[in-house]
Amino acid sequence: MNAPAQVKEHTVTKVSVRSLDFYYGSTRSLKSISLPLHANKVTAFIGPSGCGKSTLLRVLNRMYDLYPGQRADGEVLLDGENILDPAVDLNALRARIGMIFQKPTPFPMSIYENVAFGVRLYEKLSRAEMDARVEQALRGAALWDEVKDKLQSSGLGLSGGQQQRLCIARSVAVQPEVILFDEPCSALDPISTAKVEELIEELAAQYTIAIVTHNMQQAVRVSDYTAFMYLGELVEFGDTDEVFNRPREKRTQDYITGRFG
Ligand SMILES: Nc1ncnc2c1ncn2[C@@H]1O[C@H](COP(=O)(O)OP(=O)(O)OP(=O)(O)O)[C@@H](O)[C@H]1O
Repeated sequence: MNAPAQVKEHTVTKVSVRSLDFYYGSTRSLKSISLPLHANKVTAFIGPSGCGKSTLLRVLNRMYDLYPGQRADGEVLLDGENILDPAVDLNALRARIGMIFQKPTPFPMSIYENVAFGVRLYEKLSRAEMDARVEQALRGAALWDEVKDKLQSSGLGLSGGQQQRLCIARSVAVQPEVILFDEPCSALDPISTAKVEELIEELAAQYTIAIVTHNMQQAVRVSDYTAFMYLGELVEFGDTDEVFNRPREKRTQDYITGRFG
């Protein structure tokens, strides 16, 4: 009897990066990058300093548009639509693709307002609806129990780890489809890091997630797929387990075993 065919888990491509080049002035910092971000999965970007990880994230929500002299060529398809098209509405795009930065950056306002602020830019909700949205976002960011009795206190009064989860709540509140994390734990202590990592895994049930990290154990812990970049090129992309245990490329092997970087 034949062995049953292996059942492959069904994956849906949420974002498809195709032949992407990126230029800071005349310097080409991303070289013909092509890769998918699968829906409801976590994709980690690893590689030595300066290889282009943050640049790639900044392309994914058109952050570079704020800076003259920076330019992307190629395609980034979000549900099949090219978000590099100049006609794309950037406010609408940034509601669909949220970003969490290395350093927590709460606004100098109350915890409640930090979460409600972005929602007001996009939606007109009643007070009760907004209260519900704020609670839902804070619960989604695993922060509700710690702040529910002090929603009117300043967001800046929270610990670093709480501030980062507040930023995650702020992002989640506008109901994005994709969340980009740029080294979200590098300013956090180990306990806060563990909380944010756990949260990232939970968020993948609802969102498509990309995370840039220098911490290879973190990539192994949180991600389903890993992209290894080097000098602006994508060297290897695959299942995290494969990339770390059976890398196809020698450069990947050398990097993950600490021979350079
Ligand atoms: N604003 C900028 N102007 C010019 N060049 C830049 C700018 N930002 C980044 N670069 C260059 O682009 C390349 C990629 O940088 P990027 O920050 O994306 O790398 P990275 O992999 O995220 O590095 P790190 O891990 O240190 O954050 C580097 O050579 C860097 O010097």
